[in-house]
Amino acid sequence: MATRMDLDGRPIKPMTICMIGAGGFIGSHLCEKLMAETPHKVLALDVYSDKIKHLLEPDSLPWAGRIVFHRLNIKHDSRLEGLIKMADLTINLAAICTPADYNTRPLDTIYSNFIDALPVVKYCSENNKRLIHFSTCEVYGKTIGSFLPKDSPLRKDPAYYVLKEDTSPCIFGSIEKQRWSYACAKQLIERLIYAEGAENGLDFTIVRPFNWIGPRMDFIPGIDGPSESVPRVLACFSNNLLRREPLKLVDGGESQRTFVYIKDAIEAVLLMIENPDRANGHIFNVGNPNNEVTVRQLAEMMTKVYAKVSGKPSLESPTIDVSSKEFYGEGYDDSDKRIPDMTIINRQLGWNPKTTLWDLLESTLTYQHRTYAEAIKKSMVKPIAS
Ligand SMILES: NC(=O)c1ccc[n+]([C@@H]2O[C@H](COP(=O)([O-])OP(=O)(O)OC[C@H]3O[C@@H](n4cnc5c(N)ncnc54)[C@H](O)[C@@H]3O)[C@@H](O)[C@H]2O)c1
Ligand SMILES: O=c1ccn([C@@H]2O[C@H](COP(=O)(O)OP(=O)(O)O[C@H]3OC[C@@H](O)[C@H](O)[C@H]3O)[C@@H](O)[C@H]2O)c(=O)[nH]1
Repeated sequence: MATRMDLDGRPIKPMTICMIGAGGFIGSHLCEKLMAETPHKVLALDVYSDKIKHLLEPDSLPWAGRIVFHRLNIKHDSRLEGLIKMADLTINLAAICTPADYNTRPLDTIYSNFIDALPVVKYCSENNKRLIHFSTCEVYGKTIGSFLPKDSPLRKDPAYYVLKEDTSPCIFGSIEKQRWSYACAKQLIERLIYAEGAENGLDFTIVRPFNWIGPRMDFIPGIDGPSESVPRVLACFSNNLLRREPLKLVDGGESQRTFVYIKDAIEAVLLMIENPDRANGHIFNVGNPNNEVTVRQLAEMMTKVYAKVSGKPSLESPTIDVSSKEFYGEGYDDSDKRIPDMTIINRQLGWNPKTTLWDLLESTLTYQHRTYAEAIKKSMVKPIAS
């Protein structure tokens, strides 16, 4: 492998990375990228390894020995500090991060996103190790514009909705709206990391992903996850399409999101890993401001794309409205609109997303169809009554 150069033309030294939550959606793509394109070593920590099994076995893989899986729960495992000490850099991805959990399991959500991350920050700070911590775009909460009268012309002014790392406020709902338990826990861990940087010199980077989507995201209920659980929207809609059910639009599907392809976003993370001088001390939005849709538009686009990749016509009524109370239960609330400002990541790392929403849905739904269509068909065949 040719020596890799950083953005300032200096050779990059191979490093050891302690990746916590490496078995999840983002972790699996990051491990894949690091194995295929870099000489870095990965200590992969998670409770699950299904999504990175293809990188761990067989022993004959070209990167054998550069990735080692450690099955552990960071809530209670004394090996954590030793693994952080062995590495040059720690990346923390571990979290409960599906909205269906925020209002129904708020304690687990807060513990996972704040309390469980505390030892990671402490060990990095005490041992002078660099930390890349995964936060979320949810820390912005609602836009300022959402509080203006519906007919106010200011709602169209980007100053009232574009989300900037260094100036936008964090606007959450009331405490009984437990949806915000996740965002609030993530905000507090960001503040703690920032304070460790300011008071104790911790070298940190905070990442705020804006709806990264792609293959291996979450699970398909009843196939590779519990049938009663609710994953994030990509997997919910994929599940509906695979089962030929209408896609459920929560509260009319009016909320807006910007979606970025996981492979574009992973490029940004690799730039952070390999350019510490440019990434340390920064908080980065990572998203695609050009891929904005309402959830209703997302449903319509996914329906069209899925008809194309599966070769089956879509349903006559492809969507159905459902109230948030019915779908998520009491205490749900929502972010109205999420457009990331890209100034800081552009300036520091020269990163820009590339993939359009149509293209990323086409490759993702092709993957979903290939991976799940047969299993769904089998699961839907009713056993013959005796
Ligand atoms: N995917 C997105 O668009 C998105 C958006 C915003 C923020 N994020 C953040 O990025 C990070 C990764 O998200 P993801 O989409 O890959 O989610 P994911 O659920 O697929 O991955 C998280 C991984 O962490 C592991 N984990 C959780 N608790 C653990 C523990 N106590 N010990 C060991 N492992 C544990 C899980 O098993 C899982 O494999 C999270 O911090 C999430 O909040 C993701
Ligand atoms: O079947 C569904 C699922 C979801 N939705 C809606 O689709 C939108 C997106 O829902 P997602 O489940 O993808 O989650 P959100 O975008 O609200 O939050 C996510 O944002 C960033 C991360 O921190 C987390 O991964 C998650 O909190 C919401 O408005 C939700 O109400 C539907 O209308 N129907």
